[in-house]
Amino acid sequence: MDTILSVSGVSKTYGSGTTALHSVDLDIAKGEIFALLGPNGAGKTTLISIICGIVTPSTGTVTVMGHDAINEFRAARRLVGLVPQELSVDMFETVLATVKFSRRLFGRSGHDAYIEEVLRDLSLWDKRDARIMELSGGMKRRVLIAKALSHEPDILFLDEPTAGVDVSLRRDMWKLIHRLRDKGTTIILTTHYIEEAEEMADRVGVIDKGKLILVERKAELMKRLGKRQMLISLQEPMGTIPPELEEWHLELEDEGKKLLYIFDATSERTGIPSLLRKLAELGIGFKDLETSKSSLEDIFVDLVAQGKAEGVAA
Ligand SMILES: Nc1ncnc2c1ncn2[C@@H]1O[C@H](COP(=O)(O)OP(=O)(O)OP(=O)(O)O)[C@@H](O)[C@H]1O
Repeated sequence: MDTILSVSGVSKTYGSGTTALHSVDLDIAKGEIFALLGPNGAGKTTLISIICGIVTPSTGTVTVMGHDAINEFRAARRLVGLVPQELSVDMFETVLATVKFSRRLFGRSGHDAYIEEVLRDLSLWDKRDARIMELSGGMKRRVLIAKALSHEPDILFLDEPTAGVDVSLRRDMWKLIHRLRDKGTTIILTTHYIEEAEEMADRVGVIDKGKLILVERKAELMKRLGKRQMLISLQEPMGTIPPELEEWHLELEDEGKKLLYIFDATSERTGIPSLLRKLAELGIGFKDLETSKSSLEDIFVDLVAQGKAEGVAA
C-alpha cells in the first residue's frame, strides 16, 4: 500500500475529561476513498481535527506524506483540505473572493486557471460573482469544497458531506467526490449514513466510543460478514415456533405469517435444505420463499452491538 497518511497510537482526552479517542492506528492509501463510519459522538470529528492539526492529540503521531502533523504542521497542513460540517464563510463575500482568500491563507496566490477549474468542476463558475448569502444550501456546501480544494491538497477530508442534504443532492455530491478521486485526490469522509459508505468507499473504518473497531475493504467486509436472510411466507399463521425447529434459530414475523431464517451464505452448509425438509416433515406449508442480502447497515449494527457485548465501550 502506498501510504499517504499514517495515524499511530492517537488518543485524545479533552480538558473536560472526556476521552474521545483510544489509541487509534490507521493508514490511508494514496488515491483511495475511505469512509469513517460511526454513531454520534464516536470520535470522527476529533480524529479528523487531529489529522488536520486543529486539535492536539494527547498521545500518538500523525504523518502526512512523511511530515509530522505537529512538528511540521505547515508542511503537513498544506497537503490536506478540510470540508467542515458547518458553514464557516463570510456571507457578504463573493464565491470567487472566498475561494481565492482560502488559497492565500496557505501562502499560495495566483493560478487563476486552477481556481476556475475547481469552480467549474463544482458547477459554481457561473455563480462566481454571487455573494454566498444568495446561494442555495447545496451551492454553499460546494463553496466549502471549493475552499478546501483551493490550495491544491493531496488529501480531502469531508466531515459529513451530505448531512441534512436531500437525496438528489446527495447523489450529486457522491458523483462529485468520485470525480475528485479520479483526478488523483485521496478522499476521507465521515458519515452516519451507511448507504454513503456502501456507495462510495473503497475501504470502511468503523469507529465507536473512540475505538476503531474495524478497518476493512468494503467488498471484503460485506463478504465476510454478509449474512443472508430467508423469509418464509406460511400458508397458516403460527403462534409459536415448534421445538423441532430450534436448531435454525428462526424468528416469527408479521404476526406469525412469516418465518425468518438468517444464514451465512459463505458457509458450506446454509441449513436451507434441511430446514425445508423439516418443515415438510412437520406438515408446515409455505407459499413463498424470499432471500435477501444484508446491507452494510446490518453489519454495522451487528458490529456495534458486538463491541458493546465485548466491553469495547470506554
Ligand atoms: N472540544 C471538546 N471538548 C470536550 N469534549 C469534546 C470536544 N469535542 C468533542 N468532545 C467529545 O468527544 C466525543 C467525540 O466527539 P466527536 O465530535 O469527535 O464525535 P463525532 O463522531 O464526530 O460525532 P458526530 O457524528 O455527532 O459529529 C464526544 O463525547 C464529544 O462530546
